[in-house]
Amino acid sequence: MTDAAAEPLALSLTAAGPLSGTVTVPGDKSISHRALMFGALAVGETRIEGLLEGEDVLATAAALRAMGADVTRAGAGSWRVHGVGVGGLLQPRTALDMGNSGTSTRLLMGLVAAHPITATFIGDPSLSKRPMGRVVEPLSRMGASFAAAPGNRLPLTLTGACPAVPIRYELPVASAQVKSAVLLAGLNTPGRTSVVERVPTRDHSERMLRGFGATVEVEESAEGRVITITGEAELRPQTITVPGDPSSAAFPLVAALIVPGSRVTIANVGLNPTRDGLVRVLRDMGADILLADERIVGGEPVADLMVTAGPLRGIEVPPEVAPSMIDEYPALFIAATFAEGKTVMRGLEELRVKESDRIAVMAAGLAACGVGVEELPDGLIVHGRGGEAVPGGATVASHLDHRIAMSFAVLGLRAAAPVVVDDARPIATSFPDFLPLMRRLGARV
Ligand SMILES: O=C(O)C1=C[C@@H](OP(=O)(O)O)[C@@H](O)[C@H](O)C1
Ligand SMILES: C=C(OP(=O)(O)O)C(=O)O
Repeated sequence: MTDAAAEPLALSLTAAGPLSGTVTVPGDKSISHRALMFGALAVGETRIEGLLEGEDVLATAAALRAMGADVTRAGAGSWRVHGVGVGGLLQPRTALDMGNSGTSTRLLMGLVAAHPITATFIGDPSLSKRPMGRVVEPLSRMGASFAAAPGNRLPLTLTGACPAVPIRYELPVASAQVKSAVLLAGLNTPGRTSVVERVPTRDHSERMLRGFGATVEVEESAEGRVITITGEAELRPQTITVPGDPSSAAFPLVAALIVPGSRVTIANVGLNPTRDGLVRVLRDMGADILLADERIVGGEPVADLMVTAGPLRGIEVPPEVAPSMIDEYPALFIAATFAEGKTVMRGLEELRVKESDRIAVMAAGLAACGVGVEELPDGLIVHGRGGEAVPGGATVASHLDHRIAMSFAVLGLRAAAPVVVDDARPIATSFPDFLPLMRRLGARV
């Protein structure tokens, strides 16, 4: 976890020339959380290769251990989980510290909700501001009970129901975390639990639950996708290879596009169609991104991205793509800064409830660096500078948000005067090797 007592770590990146080389980004965060959780519910040994060893995923591992699973590290990215079986989670003796991680919190709440146990969830100041009502609501309908800080925030104590009651739940927000929380509760609930999503969100839970042997049906209906899990499932242990995280790849990708003369290959990037929005949008903006060696890794489409710097043009980004690149918008805002003309990005209200209010924080930081921006209730308009560097010369607050810290670090690569990120420690939540990787491409730290 980001240690509040330790000193903040200021960071500034610069580029003396083009970026070049081949790098591999760390394992996908969403898939890593799920591999640990489903392994913890299977009886027998699940083997995971390429697990993201970032603080968020380590928080999930620690919580699963506290509830009785045997979770061990066999080597770099190589983990073993001996699960307790669906229904077998034990009551944790102390509060579960979720650190900075919304995914850990909401998905584990789903698991606890259908077990006869009580667990308290705590987190850092960023996570403690984030809305949990969106999972409290459906899980209450399933029979779980809650005591939470005002506004359904952490600290939050959840007592599960056993048996829980199956529901059919229409997602009021496009959220894979809420969808997954309900499906995970449904795993140990007699009968069929359904979630209806109007807009498709990342489908890693559905794919991986099937791989573990659960019955998950997906049907398209007039209301949207209906995902149904048949409860009291038995999960079989799996061997999982985690593909590289497209949300992490976004940073070296945008860096390569905006530093003139750069040619960079980012190997092994997950391109699940519910996650590949950034690549599609950047290509619409004229970005030169080639996909090489397209293949399937661990049941997910993967490719190497070959990126060449070049001009970008501002566009209106269709709001429907938002769920397929929700965590990549801060990086897209940086790319839009160097486009010709304005880029309009809307339908992004969810960005306001991430680790920080990513619309407000990015707008303020970009303005401080001399970029023309217009903040909208649900998005941002960036007035691109064409090929021209930004003035920079500002210190930007990262607000305990890894993606804000990495976005402004990348902006510094094309700034006339340094862009300083006040505290880079949050980067360790999702991308512990960000700085060595950027150095390898030629950035100066
Ligand atoms: O399910 C997941 O693994 C995630 C879903 C998204 O959150 P929401 O479900 O809140 O949109 C995303 O922002 C988060 O980083 C990871
Ligand atoms: C929103 C994010 O993660 P989480 O919700 O798990 O904190 C993120 O990684 O950008």
